[in-house]
Amino acid sequence: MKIAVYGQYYKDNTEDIIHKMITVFERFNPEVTFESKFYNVLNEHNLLNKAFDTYTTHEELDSGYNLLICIGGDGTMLRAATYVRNKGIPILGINAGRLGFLATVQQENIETLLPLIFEHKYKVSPRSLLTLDYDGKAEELNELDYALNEVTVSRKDTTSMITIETRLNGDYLNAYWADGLIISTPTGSTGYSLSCGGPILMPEVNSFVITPIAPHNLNARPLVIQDDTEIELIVSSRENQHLISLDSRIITVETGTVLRLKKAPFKINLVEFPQEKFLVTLRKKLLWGEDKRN
Ligand SMILES: NC(=O)c1ccc[n+]([C@@H]2O[C@H](COP(=O)([O-])OP(=O)(O)OC[C@H]3O[C@@H](n4cnc5c(N)ncnc54)[C@H](O)[C@@H]3O)[C@@H](O)[C@H]2O)c1
Ligand SMILES: Nc1ncnc2c1ncn2[C@@H]1O[C@H](COP(=O)(O)OP(=O)(O)OP(=O)(O)O)[C@@H](O)[C@H]1O
Repeated sequence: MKIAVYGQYYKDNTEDIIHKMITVFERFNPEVTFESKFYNVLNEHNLLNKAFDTYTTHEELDSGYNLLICIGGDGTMLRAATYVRNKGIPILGINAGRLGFLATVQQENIETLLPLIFEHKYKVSPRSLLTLDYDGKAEELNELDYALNEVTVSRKDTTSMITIETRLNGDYLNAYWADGLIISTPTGSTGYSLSCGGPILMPEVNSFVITPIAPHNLNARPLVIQDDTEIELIVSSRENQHLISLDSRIITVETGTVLRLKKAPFKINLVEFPQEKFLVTLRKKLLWGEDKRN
């Protein structure tokens, strides 16, 4: 089995996580490759007992890998997805962060859950993504023009609201008068969209959500649409520019640019164990289970 490991930070709990992971590797003997910067940090702290191969760019990972283990929080998971891209490599997240909604394996469960990978006792949850296109697309987007959570348009250098003219498959929907607009995937529905009053979608439904950020059209509400819809957005503003974010990445575009969004032609596969299914995560991490009446 070929496994890639990805992480961004070294913190107090990294040692314990790496130790537990390596102990499992020693039992099953996979071929393991570490992301080079993370590898160097781990070596600086003497956390690895032998040398491993490393990778630096996404090109060095191919679909021959059976798994990418991501050590971190949700931000690190989103970044890990930029290495996997369309290669179909399942991503398993070990939560070293705070919420870890996408990184479902908790530190204390590494030794029980990680072996299940080698015993093929896991499921893969395919997650849809959004792609963004527009004429004269920024260079940084040509390479990486998709989002696992959401694409957001928002105001820049102004306190005044922006207007977001929105069309679905060419049909006029609305001109949102708001701080911004979120187009969220099912995966992203528990992120920014949720904070703005959007609904939670089950991870594998064929839908996206359009959620306005602080709309001044008081009757504008989050809208669930089919995920084969082509979405067109045009922002107008007092400023000449506005922001677009794709997950954690942000760029600036000229106001009036016609933005075209649609479902990406590939999915990101997240590893799911029976013990850590989405509904369990909802109850645990969004604290639904904390209501004492349950
Ligand atoms: N007001 C908000 O809720 C808000 C604002 C901006 C961005 N975000 C989210 O943060 C993401 C980027 O992450 P970052 O680490 O760069 O920013 P960050 O450091 O501000 O972290 C954002 C928080 O959102 C959580 N989160 C991210 N994706 C999630 C998901 N799919 N389900 C549940 N929770 C999720 C993370 O656990 C973290 O606690 C964006 O894609 C967006 O969804 C949320
Ligand atoms: N490899 C790691 N080892 C130890 N701690 C880590 C590691 N990666 C991340 N963390 C901790 O998690 C924090 C958040 O990580 P990250 O940016 O990946 O997630 P996030 O988007 O903030 O989401 P979350 O709420 O899930 O933490 C970091 O500041 C750090 O404290």
